[in-house]
Amino acid sequence: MDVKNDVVVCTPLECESLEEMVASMEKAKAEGADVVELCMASMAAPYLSHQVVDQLLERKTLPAIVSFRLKSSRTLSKGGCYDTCLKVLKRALELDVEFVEMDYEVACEVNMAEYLHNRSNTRIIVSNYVNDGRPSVEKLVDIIACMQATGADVIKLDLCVDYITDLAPIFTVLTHCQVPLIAMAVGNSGLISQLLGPKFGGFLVYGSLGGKPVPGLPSLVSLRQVYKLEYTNADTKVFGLVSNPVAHSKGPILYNPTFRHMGYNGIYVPMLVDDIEEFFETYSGSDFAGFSVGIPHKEAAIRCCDEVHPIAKSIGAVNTIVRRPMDGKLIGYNTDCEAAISAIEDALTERKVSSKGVPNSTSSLISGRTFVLIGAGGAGRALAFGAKYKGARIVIFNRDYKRAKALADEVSGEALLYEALEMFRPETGAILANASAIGMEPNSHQSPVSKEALRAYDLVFDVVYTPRNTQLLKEAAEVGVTTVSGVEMFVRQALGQFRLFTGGSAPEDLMRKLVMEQF
Ligand SMILES: O=C1C[C@@](O)(C(=O)O)C[C@@H](O)[C@@H]1O
Repeated sequence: MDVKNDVVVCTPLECESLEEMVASMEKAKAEGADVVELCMASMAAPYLSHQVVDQLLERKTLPAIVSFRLKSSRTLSKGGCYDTCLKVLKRALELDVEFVEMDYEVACEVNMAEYLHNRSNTRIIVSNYVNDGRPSVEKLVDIIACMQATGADVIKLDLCVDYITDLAPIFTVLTHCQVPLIAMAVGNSGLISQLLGPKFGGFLVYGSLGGKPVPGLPSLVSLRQVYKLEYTNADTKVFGLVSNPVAHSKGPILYNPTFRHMGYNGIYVPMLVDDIEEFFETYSGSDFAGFSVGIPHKEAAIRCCDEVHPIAKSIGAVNTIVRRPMDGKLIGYNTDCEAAISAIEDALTERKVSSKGVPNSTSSLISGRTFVLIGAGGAGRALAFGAKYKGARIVIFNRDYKRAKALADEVSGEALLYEALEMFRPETGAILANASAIGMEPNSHQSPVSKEALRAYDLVFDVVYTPRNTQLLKEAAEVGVTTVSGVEMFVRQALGQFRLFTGGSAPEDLMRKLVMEQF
C-alpha cells in the first residue's frame, strides 16, 4: 500500500487572458497539479494567437498540455478558428511542450506524419467527444481504434454521461486498452470516471481548481488530500455511497484516510445513483466491494441484496451492503438502527449521571417513553424499530400519511396527520426524532417544527448531520431541551460499516477526529 503509482493529476485551465492563465498555473501548482492543460480555445480574441503560446510556455511552472479544442463538451458553443488552432498547436510543438492535444477531426485532416516527424519530445494527445448516452464497449473500442490510427501517442475520450451506469463500459476499455488512455466524463454522474481512473489504468486524471468547480471533476485539493489516488492500483477495492443527493456526505473524508491508516487497500467514492437496481446489475464485479446506502435508496436496496441480516430484514431497510468475497453475493445490513438508538441512550444516561441519578443498567432509558418520529423512509424505519425494541411507544408523522400508517402498524404504534405535528403535545419524557431530510444543506434554515412545540420534549434528535447543528437542534437547545446530533449517529453507523467492509476493527478515535474536523 505504500508503493505509489505514477498517476498524473491535471487541471484544465480555461482562462480568457494571458495573465489569468499564468495566475491559474501558479494556483494549480499550489493545489498539487502535476500538469496543466492550457485550453487555448477559451482565450479571448486578442490572446488567440500562436504568439501567446510563446509567452505562456515561457512563464509556465508545470508541465503542460496545449490544447485547442474546436469541439468539446465545454467549448461546443464557442467554436473556434481552424487556422488559429493549427498555428497554436504547431507552435507548441516547436517549443517542445510536454503535450499537444488536438481534436480527432483535426488529427484526421492534418498531415499527422508531419506533426509526428517534427516533434522532439512532445506527446500528441488526440481527443474525441463522445456524446451518445451509454456507449457500448464495442463502440468505444471502434472509436479508439480509429483514433489510434491517427498515430496518437495518447487517446482521450471526452464523454457526456447521464447516469453513473453509463461509465461501466469506460472502465472496461480503460482496463484493456493498449495505448495510454484518458477518459473524462463530464457532468455530476461522471465523478467516478476520475476517482477510479487510475485503478482501471487511466493515464491521467483531471481535477478542478479551487473556486472553479466543474461538474464531474473532483477538486485538486480533494484528489491530493482525501483520495490520494497515487496509492490506488488494480487491486484497490472500491467502496462508495449510493445516494441521491450524494455530495453532502462526509463519507469520503472519513473512509479514505481511515483505509490508509489501517493499511487497507480501498477507496471510498460518492456514487450519484438514480436507479439502484440498474446500478447493482451494472457494477457486479468483485472490484466493487461494499456500499453505504443513503437517501432515498435504503428500502429499495433490500431488493438488490442476495441475503439480508435479520435485523435489517425486520426493519425493511439497509444502509450497508457488502459483496461477500467467497461468492460475490450482496449481503445487506443496517447499522443505522444501533447507531441512532445507542446515541440517544448514551445522551440520556449521561444526563442522568450528571444530575447524580443512578442509571439503571438493566432497562433502556428509552423504555416507556413516547417516541415521536418525523419521517417514515429508510432512516425512519431504523429508528421506529430500534425504539420499539427498547420499549417505547411510537407516534409517527410523515407527509405521506399512508407510509406513516404502514410503518406505525408494523411497530404497533400510531400514525397522525403531518399537519397535527405542530400542535402535538406528548406526555412528559417524550423523545422527538427527525428522520426526514428537512433542515439538510442547502435548506439548513428549515425545521420540521416550531421552537415553541419543542418545549414539550425531553430530548430532540436529528438524523440530519449537514449542518452539524441543524435549525431543529439549535432551537431545541434554546428552549433547554437535551439534543443529540446526527453527527453522532453518522460516526456510529460508520464504525459498524467499516467493520463490515474490512472484516477488521474500526479505529474509533481517528474516525471521530476525522469527522469532527469537518465541522
Ligand atoms: O444515512 C447515512 C448517511 C450516509 O448516507 C452519508 O454518508 O451521508 C451514509 C449511510 O451509510 C448512512 O446510513
